[in-house]
Amino acid sequence: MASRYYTVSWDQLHRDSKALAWRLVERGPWKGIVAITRGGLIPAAIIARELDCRLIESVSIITYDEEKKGEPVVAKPPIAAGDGDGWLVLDDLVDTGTTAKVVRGMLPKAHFATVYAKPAGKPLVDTFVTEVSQDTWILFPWDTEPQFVAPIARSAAAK
Ligand SMILES: O=P(O)(O)OC[C@H]1O[C@H](OP(=O)(O)OP(=O)(O)O)[C@H](O)[C@@H]1O
Ligand SMILES: O=c1[nH]c(=O)c2nc[nH]c2[nH]1
Ligand SMILES: [Mg+2]
Repeated sequence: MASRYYTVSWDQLHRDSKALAWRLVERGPWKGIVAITRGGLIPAAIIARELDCRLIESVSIITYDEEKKGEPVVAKPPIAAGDGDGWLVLDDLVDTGTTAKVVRGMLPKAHFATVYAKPAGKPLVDTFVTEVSQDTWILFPWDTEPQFVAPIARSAAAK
């Protein structure tokens, strides 16, 4: 279990993905984008729009069941991207780097970018925007919904 949570809203995700696009536009042009499903799909859509890129491939890697990490399973390889030369690979985040390692093995020449990064996975990423600590779990807007929370004074009194 993570010891803290970092909640990302749709608005923040859009802004952070655009910030990543600003960094990536200088590194292009790109032949196409490989989105790591599922988490990379929405950042990839936002960034593809900003980079004016219409060729999108996907690679499907299943590493986590909610917060529980397992062995990575490749459910779909990124066939159209060859060895990755000239391609941009996008994911929502890098945590331990397990997923990134598998994708780098398949696309050794690609540029690998994520919106968020944790320290253990950071060395595997070429470009990212925001770093959070290793014990932080990032809560994405597609995994959450607004709900009632108790006033701080009341939840502090319960401790
Ligand atoms: O650096 P790692 O420790 O490998 O963790 C990062 C990966 O974990 C999550 O994917 P997940 O396996 O939950 O699948 P999903 O994208 O389909 O939700 C996330 O989207 C990254 O792809
Ligand atoms: O939603 C998520 N948040 C995270 O911090 C994380 N790390 C690995 N996989 C993750 N998925
Ligand atoms: Mg993922």
